[in-house]
Amino acid sequence: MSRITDGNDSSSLQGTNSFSSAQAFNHQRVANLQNSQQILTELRAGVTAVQEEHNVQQVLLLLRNNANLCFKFINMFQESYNTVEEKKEAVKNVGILASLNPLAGNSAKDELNNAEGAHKTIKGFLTSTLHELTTAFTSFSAAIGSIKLRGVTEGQVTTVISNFETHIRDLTDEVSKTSNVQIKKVEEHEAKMRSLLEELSDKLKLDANDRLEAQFIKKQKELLRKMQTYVISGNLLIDSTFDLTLIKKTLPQLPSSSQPSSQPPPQSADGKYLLPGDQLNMQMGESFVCRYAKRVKQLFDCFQQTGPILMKNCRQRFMSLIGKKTMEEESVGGLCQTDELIARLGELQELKRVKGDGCRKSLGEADHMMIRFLIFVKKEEDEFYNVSKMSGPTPFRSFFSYGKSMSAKAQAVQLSNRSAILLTTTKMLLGELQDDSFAFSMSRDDELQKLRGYDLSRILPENDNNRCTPKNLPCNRAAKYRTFDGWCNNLKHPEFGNTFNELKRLLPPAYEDGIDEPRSFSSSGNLLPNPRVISNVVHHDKNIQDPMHSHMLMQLGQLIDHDLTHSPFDDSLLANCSSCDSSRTVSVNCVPIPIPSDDPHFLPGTCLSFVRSIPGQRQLGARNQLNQVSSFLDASPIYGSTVCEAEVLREMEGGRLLTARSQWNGRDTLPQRDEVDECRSAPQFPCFQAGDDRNSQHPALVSLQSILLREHNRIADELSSINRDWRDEQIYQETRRIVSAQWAHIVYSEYLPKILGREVVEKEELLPLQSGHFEGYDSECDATISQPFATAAFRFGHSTIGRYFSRLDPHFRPVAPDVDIADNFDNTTVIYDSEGSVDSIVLGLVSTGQMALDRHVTDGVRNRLFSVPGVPRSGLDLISINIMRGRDHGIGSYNVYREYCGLPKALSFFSLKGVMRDETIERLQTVYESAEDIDLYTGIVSELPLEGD
Ligand code: HEM
Ligand SMILES: [Ca+2]
Repeated sequence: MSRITDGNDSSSLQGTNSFSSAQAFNHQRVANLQNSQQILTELRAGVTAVQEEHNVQQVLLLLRNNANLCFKFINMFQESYNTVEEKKEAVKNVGILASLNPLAGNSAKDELNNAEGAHKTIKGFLTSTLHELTTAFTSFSAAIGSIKLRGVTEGQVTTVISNFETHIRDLTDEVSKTSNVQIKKVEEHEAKMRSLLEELSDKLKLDANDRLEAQFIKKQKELLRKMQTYVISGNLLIDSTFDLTLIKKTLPQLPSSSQPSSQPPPQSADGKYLLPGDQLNMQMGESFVCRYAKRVKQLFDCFQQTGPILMKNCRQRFMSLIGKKTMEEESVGGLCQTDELIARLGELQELKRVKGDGCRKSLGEADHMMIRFLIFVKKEEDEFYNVSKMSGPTPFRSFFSYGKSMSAKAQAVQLSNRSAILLTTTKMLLGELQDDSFAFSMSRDDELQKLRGYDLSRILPENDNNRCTPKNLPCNRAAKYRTFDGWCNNLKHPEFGNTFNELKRLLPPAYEDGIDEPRSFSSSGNLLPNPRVISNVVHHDKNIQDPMHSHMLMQLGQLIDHDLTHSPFDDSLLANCSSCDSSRTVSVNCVPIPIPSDDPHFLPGTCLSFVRSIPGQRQLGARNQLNQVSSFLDASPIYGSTVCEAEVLREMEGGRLLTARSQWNGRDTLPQRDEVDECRSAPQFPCFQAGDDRNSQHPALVSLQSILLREHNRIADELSSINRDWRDEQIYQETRRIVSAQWAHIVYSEYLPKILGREVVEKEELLPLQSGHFEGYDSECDATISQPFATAAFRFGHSTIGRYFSRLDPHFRPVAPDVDIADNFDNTTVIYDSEGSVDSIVLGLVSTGQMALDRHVTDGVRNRLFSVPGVPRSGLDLISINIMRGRDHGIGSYNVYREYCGLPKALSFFSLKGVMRDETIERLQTVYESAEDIDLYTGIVSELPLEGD
C-alpha cells in the first residue's frame, strides 16, 4: 500500500491511482471497525467463557479462539501503523505533487486527510479496546496457570507459563504506548506468543482425556486406598473355607481410612472416644491410642509365649480388648462370626484414624498383630465349626467326588480371594465413576481397560514367589532341566505359561454386565437356552463308533488336557449349589442348571449343581479364571506343576517316583494317597496320587497315568545302572527330561496328526524334525493356555468317550467284565483286581474303538457323570457343564470365534450348510433363536470334522 514513487510521469500516474485506491482502502478500514466491534463482543464472551469453563479441553479451545481474536486486534495495530506510514508518504507526495500539479496536489491532500482520519478512528478504537485485551490476557494466563497435567513436570509448565506471561506483559506495554516506532515489536511478541501456545499445548498434550484421566486416576487412588483396608481385612479370610460371598458382603460395609465411617466411634460422657467393649478403662485422647498400641503389643507377646494356660489367659484378654467373647463364653451358635471381627477391626481402624496421629508406627505394628491374632481366632473357629458340621448329616457323596477332583490348590485359593476383592473394588470403582460427571466421555470398555492397566504392585505385592513356585531372576540360560511351574521356560518372558497364571483371553470377555456375570441373554435380548436343553436336543447319546481310532486316542487326549489346563472351583460349594435357588441362598458362585419338564433322565423341576470357576485375575477389571497347572506340555500330570507337588511324588532314591505294587500281579501302579474324601473305594481300595489331582477320576485314566509312571522308573533304573556315580537328583531330572520328551514326541508325532490331520500338522510345522533343530522359536509367542481352548475347543474329546472299557489279556481276550464308566467314577476297585487291572485296561484301550468325534456324547458322562451306583439320578451332565462353563468364563459365542478364526460369520442357520449336517442345523434351530447365540462348545462339536489320518 505505502510506496514511494520515483517522481516520473508514469509514477505520478501510479501515484494518483495509488492515492485513490488508498482512499478506498482507508474507507474500508474504517468500515471494518464495525466488524471489529463484533470481534470485541466475541472476545468479551470468550473471556467470560474461559473464566467459567472447568473442562480443560474446552479451556484450550477457547484459549486458542480468543488468542486468535487478540491476534486480529494486533493486526489492526499493524494496520494502524500502516496508516501512519501512509500519512508520511502522503505528506511527502503532497509536496511533490503540489509542485507538479495543483489539482493532483489537492487530491493528494484529500488522501492525506483521509489517511489521517482513518488512522485517528482506528487508533481511537484500539485505545478503547486496550483494556479489554489486557483483561483477556490476564484471564488467559490464569487459565493456563491452572492447567497442571500428568506427564509434565511442574517446572516445565511454570517456565512455559511465565514466558507466556512475560510476553503478554510486554505486549500490553507496547499496546498501551501505541507508539508508531514500538508498534513493530508487537509483531515479534505475537509470533513468540503463537509459538509458545504451540509449545504449551505440545508439552502438556492438552486433550480432554488427559484431564479426565487425571481425575480418574485420582479417584482410582482414592478407591485403591480403600481397597488396601479391604485387602487387609480380606486377608483374614484367606486360608479358610469361607464363602467368597461373605467377602463381597462384608467389604463395602467396612469403614476406610479415606472416608469417615457413617457411624462415629462411641463416645464417653466427656466426649472422648471409647474402645468398643473397653475393658481397660484407659485414659482417653492421644495417649490412649498410644497406650492401646502398647497394650496390643504386650498381649501379643504374651499370646505368643508357649504354654497353653498362659496362651489361653492372654487370648481371653485379647478378645476382651476387641470386645469379643471367648469361645468358652459363647454358645456354639455364636461362633464363626468373622464378619463381626472384621467389623470390629474396622471400628478400631476408624478410631485410630481419628486419634492416631501421635504414634503411627506403633499403631501400624499393633494393627499387624491384631490381624495375626484375628487370623488365629478365625482358624480356631473354623476348625471347631467343621467338627460340629461333620457330626451332622453327610451331604451327597457324588458331589464331593466331583468337587475334590476339580478343587483349587491352596495357592489358587489365595489368589482367588485377592481376585474377588479386586473384582468387588472394580465394581465399586465403576459404580462411583458412573455417578460422576467426569465419566462423560469414557465408555465402560475404556474404563475397564484403564482399570486393568493400573499397576497394583506397590499396594498389592505379588506373593507367589514362594518355595513351591520360586521365581528366580535372571533366568539361568544354561539350566538343563525345565522348572515345574514353567518359570523361565521362555527366557524373555519368564512368566509365560506358568502354573496359577490367568487363562489367556483371545477376545474381550463376553460377560453379561461386561465384568462378571455369566452370559445369559441372546442377541435379541431373550434368555439364552438352558444348557441341559441344548445337551438333550443336540448332544444326546448315539452309538456311533469311530472306525479309525482306538479308545486310547480318547484316553491320551484326556491326559494331554490334564497336562495343559485345570481351572478349578470352590468345591466346598458343590453340595449346596444343586438347589435351584442356591445362587440367592447359598452363594453367587452357584449357577444351578434347571432340569426341563421333558427331561429323559433327571427329575423335572430340580437343578443340576454348577459352581463357577474361581476368579484369578491379578488386576482390577473384568473377572478372569486361572490355570492351576503349567500350560506347557511338560508331563506335569506325572511330575506335578509346582516344586512342592513334585517332591511328594519322589522316592528320593535312584531318581525313582513312588509307586504302589499290586499284591496280585506284582506290577506297579500310582502310589496310594491317604485322604479318603472323594474316593469311593477307600479305605479298602485307596485312590492314588500323581502330578495331577484328577488322576483317580476313572480307572482308564489311572491306568494311563500308571503306564507313564512305570516308564519313568524303567528309565531311571537303566540310567542308574549305567551311571553308577549319579545321585538321586541327577537321575530323577535326567529321567524326567527323557520322559517329558517322549511324551511330547508322542503328542506331536502321533496324537496331533490324528486330531488335526496330516495336512495341517505339516503346514503348521508341528511334526518333530527328522534331523537338525527347530529354528522357528518365537519368544513373543505366549504359551499360556487360552480361554476358548480350555473351556470349549479341547473339550471336543468328551464326544469320543466310550461308555465301556474292555479288559483284555495279552492275546486280546477278555479277562474280566467291561468297566462301565458310569459306575466307576472315583472308584479304583478294578485297579486292585488280580487280572483286570492297569495292564488289561490298557490292552482294552488300544484294541477297541473310541466313539466318533461328533456332537453326540455318551450318557455315561451326559447323565451319569460322578453318579453314585445304585442311586438313581445322582449324576451330573458333563455337556451342560461345558456349555455353562463357557458362559461362566465369559467366552463369546461360536460365531464370535468363527470371525476370530477368519471364517465367515454365520448370519443365519442356513449359512451353516456345508459346515454342519442339515439335521444338526435343524436341531440347533430348535433350541437357539439365532445362529448368533450358539455356544462355542456346541458349535465346535456340531461341525463336520475335517479329514484326519
Ligand atoms: C472319561 C473321560 C473324561 C471324563 C470323565 C472327563 C470329565 C471332565 C470333567 C468332569 C471336567 C470338568 C468340567 C467342568 O467343571 O468344567 C472336564 C474338563 C475338561 N476336559 Fe474332560 N473328561 C474326559 C475326557 C476328556 C478328553 C478325552 C478330553 C480331550 C481330548 C478332555 C478335555 C477336557 C478339558 C480341556 C477340560 C477343561 C479342564 C480345565 O481347564 O479345567 N476330557 N472333563
Ligand atoms: Ca503342563
